Amino acid sequence: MPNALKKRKIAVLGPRSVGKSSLVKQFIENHFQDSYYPTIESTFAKSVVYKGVEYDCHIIDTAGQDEYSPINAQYAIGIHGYVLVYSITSKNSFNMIQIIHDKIVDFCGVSKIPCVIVGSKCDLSIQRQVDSKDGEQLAKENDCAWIETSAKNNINVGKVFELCLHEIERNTKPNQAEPPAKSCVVM
Ligand SMILES: Nc1nc2c(ncn2[C@@H]2O[C@H](COP(=O)(O)OP(=O)(O)OP(=O)(O)O)[C@@H](O)[C@H]2O)c(=O)[nH]1
Repeated sequence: MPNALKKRKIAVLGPRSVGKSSLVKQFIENHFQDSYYPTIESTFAKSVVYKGVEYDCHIIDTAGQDEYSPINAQYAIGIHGYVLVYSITSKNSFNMIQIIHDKIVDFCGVSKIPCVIVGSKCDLSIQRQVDSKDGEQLAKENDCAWIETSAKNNINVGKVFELCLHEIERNTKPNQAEPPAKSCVVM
């Protein structure tokens, strides 16, 4: 029997066209489309039961970032956890992940964020430019989770959000009832 409903806000960030919207849509709506429509921003809600606890998840699908994109305050304030997506078919997108991660950490003024690094489009292994071990290593260096997914073939899609909930809980102090949503100081 699930316990009380806990609200968790998760932001999905990454470079353009890596499959952020496809991942979120597969998770929320159980479908995949081949056509590409650049995202401005969309928020989705889904109730997820993880380890017997029901979470009311709000997932923010964001516009693709490049190295010059500033971190929008909306993606830092009130966010409990992050999903950072690169495509296994693009080394450039992988190289952006550390940059985006560090921008969030700087913006929030924290040393660490609850985060899952996702290597998307793993069905396109013939076009692979990023080794799994490099993804794993990056996650290890940043003390976060890592997984490869295919929104197209629905591989590991639900697992991404379970890992994110796990990372959020892992970053909650034992005597703290609720994890603090990341916030920042107004100067
Ligand atoms: N083969 C394959 N293609 C994918 C997968 N996920 C996404 N795509 C394709 O990649 C393209 C971009 O996907 P989107 O989900 O729109 O990417 P995005 O990261 O949300 O893009 P932005 O809105 O620009 O940030 C689309 O043509 C998708 O069909 C996948 O798992 N496998």
